[in-house]
Amino acid sequence: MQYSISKTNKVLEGRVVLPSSKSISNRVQIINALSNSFEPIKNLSDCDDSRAMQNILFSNTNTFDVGHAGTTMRFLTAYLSKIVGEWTLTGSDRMKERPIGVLVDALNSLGAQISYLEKEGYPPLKIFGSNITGKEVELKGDTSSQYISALLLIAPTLENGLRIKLKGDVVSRSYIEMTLNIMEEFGVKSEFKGQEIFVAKQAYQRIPYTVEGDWSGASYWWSFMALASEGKLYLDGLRRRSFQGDSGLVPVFEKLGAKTQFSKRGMFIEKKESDCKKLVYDFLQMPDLAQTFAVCSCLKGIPFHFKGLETLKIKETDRIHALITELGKLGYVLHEPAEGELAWDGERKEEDEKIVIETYHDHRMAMAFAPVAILRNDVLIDDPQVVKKSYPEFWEQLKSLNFEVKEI
Ligand SMILES: O=C(O)C1=C[C@@H](OP(=O)(O)O)[C@@H](O)[C@H](O)C1
Ligand SMILES: C=C(OP(=O)(O)O)C(=O)O
Repeated sequence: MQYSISKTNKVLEGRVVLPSSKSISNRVQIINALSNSFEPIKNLSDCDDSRAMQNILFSNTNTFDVGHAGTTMRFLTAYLSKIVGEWTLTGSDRMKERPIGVLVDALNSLGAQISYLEKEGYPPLKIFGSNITGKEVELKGDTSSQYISALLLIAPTLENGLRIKLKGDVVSRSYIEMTLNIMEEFGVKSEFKGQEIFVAKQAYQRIPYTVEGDWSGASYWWSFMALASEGKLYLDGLRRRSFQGDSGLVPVFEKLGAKTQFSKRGMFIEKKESDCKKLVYDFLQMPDLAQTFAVCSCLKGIPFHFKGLETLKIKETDRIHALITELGKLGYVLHEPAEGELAWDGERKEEDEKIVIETYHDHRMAMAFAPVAILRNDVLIDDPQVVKKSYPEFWEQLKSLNFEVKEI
């Protein structure tokens, strides 16, 4: 199935209630499970990744399929390794290509019993849950922060607490900080200094929790606004001071042509002129926004040089390859100046005669390209329902802002 999206004018006005954060939802669900808490989680995300976590935590079988959900896979690997029983944890075909060896090695060195059912270093996993007694672990920080968050979430429940020593560069550090901040909201203290994190054994408090809106999902509305001719949108559900690193998008979009005004419950975003000649930015703390900004910059004709994209090749798809290919269809010639970098110098080529944007089972490909509809109505988005991974209401909300979304 494909969607054709169009709008009769370039004015963007209205209100959007943002989806809740899947990253926060999955952390809070694990914390509640670890502390046997039945306190309510308000505004829990209803996206696929969060539902996968919920279904598995409340299931009474021992074989679980996480689908495409990275955090669900990684957090449950750590969680199940300390729950007595024999568990099988698998996922989609793509999940079987996303590495997990660093986390499995770390857990096994602490006393867990995890083995691979197919390819060494990748899901599916066989987990014999038992008591984990180790108290110190060293692991590489340059592949995915989710391995570190997974260890941190179980850390206060281990007999001896946990000291984590990170080796090498640490990617997506903002997500590690998000984990520690959420743990603190549940009463757990930690120390994060340089390359070392320490969490002593302590109890999570059982508290009701309200999940914040999702800054990553919100980014697409800034992109729409930066491309609109005029407009004002009210975004409901975000906090100004957020644990989500993606809240760092505000000053970057200010450069691209969308300004932000904070209010008590949410914020207004408004169109502003941009005189940006080139966008140079390091996305190491906001990896999920690289697609939003790459598409928006090209459509605005603003050349860019992005760094800090080392993790993009092992996400829902190889996002570097996907961006080069799909923006190529629109006539933008992107290149990779070095590992972890992506650039557009302004070079154009003839665009495809019929443009169908492939989404590669990646929700962010669909949502990052949707703002094209502000400028033209002849671009089709393939497999648009991929958005359910993080933002099930995305297309309906677009319709409520007077976009026509037609199934082809
Ligand atoms: O911990 C999290 O909630 C996430 C961490 C990031 O992954 P990496 O640490 O693998 O970059 C991010 O891309 C993902 O969408 C969510
Ligand atoms: C990378 C993402 O998710 P995950 O790694 O949790 O599958 C994402 O949502 O962009």
